[in-house]
Amino acid sequence: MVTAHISATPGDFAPDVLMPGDPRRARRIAETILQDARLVTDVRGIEGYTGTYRGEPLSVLASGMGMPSVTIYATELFRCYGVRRVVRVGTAGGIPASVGLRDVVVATAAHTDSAMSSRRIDGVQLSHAASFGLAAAAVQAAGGGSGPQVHIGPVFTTDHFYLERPSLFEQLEAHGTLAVEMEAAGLYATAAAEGGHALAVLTVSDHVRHAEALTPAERESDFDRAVTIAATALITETIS
Ligand SMILES: O=P(O)(O)O[C@H]1O[C@H](CO)[C@@H](O)[C@H]1O
Ligand SMILES: O=c1cc[nH]c(=O)[nH]1
Repeated sequence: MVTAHISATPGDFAPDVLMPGDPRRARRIAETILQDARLVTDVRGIEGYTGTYRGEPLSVLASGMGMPSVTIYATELFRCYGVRRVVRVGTAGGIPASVGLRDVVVATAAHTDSAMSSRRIDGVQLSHAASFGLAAAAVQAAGGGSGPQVHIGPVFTTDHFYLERPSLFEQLEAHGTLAVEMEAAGLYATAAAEGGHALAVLTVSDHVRHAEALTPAERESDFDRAVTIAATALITETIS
């Protein structure tokens, strides 16, 4: 069986998937943390790999950018490939000054301006929340480690990467929002709709208040802490 966007067969994917936006980051994660990684799909250049991490089966699949793209891949994984848990390992823009470049954000919830969300259930504004067990396991995995600071709280998922809206970010900050990115709300909504579990662990690559930012190469490589937290959360959280 293949789906419209994934060319694997059932059993090619592990029940747990790490999901960066960038296909090159997916390959790098497979090369650096998976044992015996094999390529299981590359439709449209969206690469997926399956191997093991600390002895447990684990897959990596890129999501591409934005809510429509992550919703396609997450739906096919949960619905057709037996996947139970997806943890996004992406980049994000920091919103408050306290969230610095290279810090990590565990996204417990995701606000969104995307029409995709309002169209799921007519007349209802859904709450897009991370799976509690995964978030708790990630917070535990983050504790005590050295390296970048880890922040825990809501993020903002937007359809626009380039949009000058300083007052929007001021209001989001006033509501405790830590970072901006483009997929978490779509992933959380899809997990809820498909009976799966999801979380986003984000590396801060830009900041809405200043021009300092990671280079494209750093966006591909400087996310080891987030990947370790995400993979450890998958190993330590037990689901029935
Ligand atoms: O680095 P990734 O995981 O792609 O995430 C962020 O980077 C992209 C924008 O540059 C968007 O997909 C955004 O969510
Ligand atoms: O969506 C994103 C990702 C990284 N940085 C941003 O400012 N926005």
